[in-house]
Amino acid sequence: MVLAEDLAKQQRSISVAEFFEKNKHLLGFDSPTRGIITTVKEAVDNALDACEEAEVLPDIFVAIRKVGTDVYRITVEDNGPGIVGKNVPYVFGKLLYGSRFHQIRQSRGQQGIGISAAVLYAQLTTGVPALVISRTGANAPAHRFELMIKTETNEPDVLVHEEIDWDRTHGTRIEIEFRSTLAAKKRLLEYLRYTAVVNPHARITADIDGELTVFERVSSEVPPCPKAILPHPHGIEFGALKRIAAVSAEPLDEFLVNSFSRVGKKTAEEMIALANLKPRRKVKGLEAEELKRLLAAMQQVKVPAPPAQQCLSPIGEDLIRKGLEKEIPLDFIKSRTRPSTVFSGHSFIIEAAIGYGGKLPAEGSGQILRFANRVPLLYQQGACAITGCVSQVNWKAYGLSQAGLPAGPVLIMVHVASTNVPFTSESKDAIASIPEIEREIVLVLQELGRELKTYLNRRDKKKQQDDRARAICSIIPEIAAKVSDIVELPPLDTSPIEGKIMRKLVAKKRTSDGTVSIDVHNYTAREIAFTLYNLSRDDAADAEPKPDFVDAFDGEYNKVWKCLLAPGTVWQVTYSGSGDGSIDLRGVEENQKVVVDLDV
Ligand SMILES: Nc1ncnc2c1ncn2[C@@H]1O[C@H](COP(=O)(O)OP(=O)(O)OP(=O)(O)O)[C@@H](O)[C@H]1O
Repeated sequence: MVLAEDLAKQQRSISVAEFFEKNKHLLGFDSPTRGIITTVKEAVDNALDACEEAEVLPDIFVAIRKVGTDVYRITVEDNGPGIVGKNVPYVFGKLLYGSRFHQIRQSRGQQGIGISAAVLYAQLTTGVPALVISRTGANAPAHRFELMIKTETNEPDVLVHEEIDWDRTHGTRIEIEFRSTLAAKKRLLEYLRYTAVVNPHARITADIDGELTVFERVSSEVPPCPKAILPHPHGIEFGALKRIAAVSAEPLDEFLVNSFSRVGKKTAEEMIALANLKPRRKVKGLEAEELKRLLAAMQQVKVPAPPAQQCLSPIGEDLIRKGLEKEIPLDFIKSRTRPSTVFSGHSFIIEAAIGYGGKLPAEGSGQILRFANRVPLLYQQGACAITGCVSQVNWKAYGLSQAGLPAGPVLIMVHVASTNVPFTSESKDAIASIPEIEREIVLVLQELGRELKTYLNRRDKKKQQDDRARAICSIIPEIAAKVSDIVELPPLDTSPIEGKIMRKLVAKKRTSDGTVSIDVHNYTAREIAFTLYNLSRDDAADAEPKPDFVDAFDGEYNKVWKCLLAPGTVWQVTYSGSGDGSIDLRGVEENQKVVVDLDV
């Protein structure tokens, strides 16, 4: 039998760095492929957080370059406020060191582990130190560090520290090298694309192995940085109450008002009376039993919800729509931002969107996009409360087929914004099943489902009308020919009649700048040509003599169409099977030939 003394010889404390070196999967470094995504994610999240705090429009550069067999260098550079020189080694070289852990407000980072875990992973796989450059302003020098983490002590190991010239006045650049593959390139671009969707004010430029992709911003407004708030009396636990009480010099009534959000004098008095304590008792001297009574009273007394406007930063319905439309062509999209709610004293807001049609795949399950505090969640979809809620909704009632998840060309986006997102683990992949959050998600999805149903019904009705119109159009020329036979007159030109019917059939959008766009996927070439003809007549409403429709088709209907706008003005529309289906008719002058590519 092993003696306690023998065991004692082996017993020693474990540093947090040692722990995470062994349990890398807990932080999202389970495989080298995933390691690249997690590193980029941690660095980009930090860059966005820092820009938000400094209230600057983020301009983030991400590069991944192969620098040796299986070795990739990951670079992320931001235009944020920078990090003061003396703190750089701790930010990147010490796990559980950060600025957000103790703050109650929405932020991407929470734990102070993310970027230092990437440094740890890099030194584990290549032994190459991380390179960091940071500058805090035009009057400050740029600091350049090469550093690692002393795993046994979880302390930074600075190999090089120098002041250098850097062309940025403020910002941070990190370069990390580790052994990996670029197998996850598609997923990485997906992460950046969806990050751009939920951060519409950010510009992200990615150079992945020489291939440049720019995710341009759709908004130039910096979202206000969420402000930290005091803890809510309904969200505090015994240990935390004991800790803050132990360092307070205040009497109970003042302590409650000054240490908790939404507690005024009256509410404090009510709590103290309910706990059967004296208002002027110093909280520091309270016994454990008294603190327990106080806690129970704090949770029993009704207190308004925490001030969500201050501490949360929802994206907003308009920007969600714009962000999604920019990245994914859709026929229909609706978004909703729910009012703020609370779980265990933590504020949260659910935002969601539903998209349909466009370029979404018609077969298989719909696409689910999950986000938490403006960060896309890419892994563990099945374990996430968002997915659970999506499956829980009866999508058949809203016109979709369903096998657990809704099926068909549908996209569902859900964003959980909270002062404390309840993740299932430190790798922040999935949201835990919290009934209050799930209830809000289901409600917003049902609301959007109803909108989708209205759209689908309308679409089906229009399709019926369109089919009828098409049937009529197809027999009009025959009827005209028969009639001209009977009355022995030259054949009648039926195109204006057909044109009138098509005009209703083909849905067109015309923006204020004059761009006409027709979703050419839904119509035949003949229908599009007739519509163009009608548009040309609209545009020439004041022209005299009235425009004529000449030589509309080349006989095959899908090669060349010509529309005569006014005498001498020819618009020629050529089908070449490419382009985005937009037809720009601005600035067309007389005698000018316009050639448009239609993606049919
Ligand atoms: N690019 C940056 N610009 C300015 N400050 C930064 C930057 N990157 C990191 N920081 C600072 O370093 C701290 C630690 O970052 P780290 O990624 O380790 O943790 P975090 O983002 O706070 O939390 P999490 O572990 O949940 O990601 C941050 O809290 C922030 O104060």
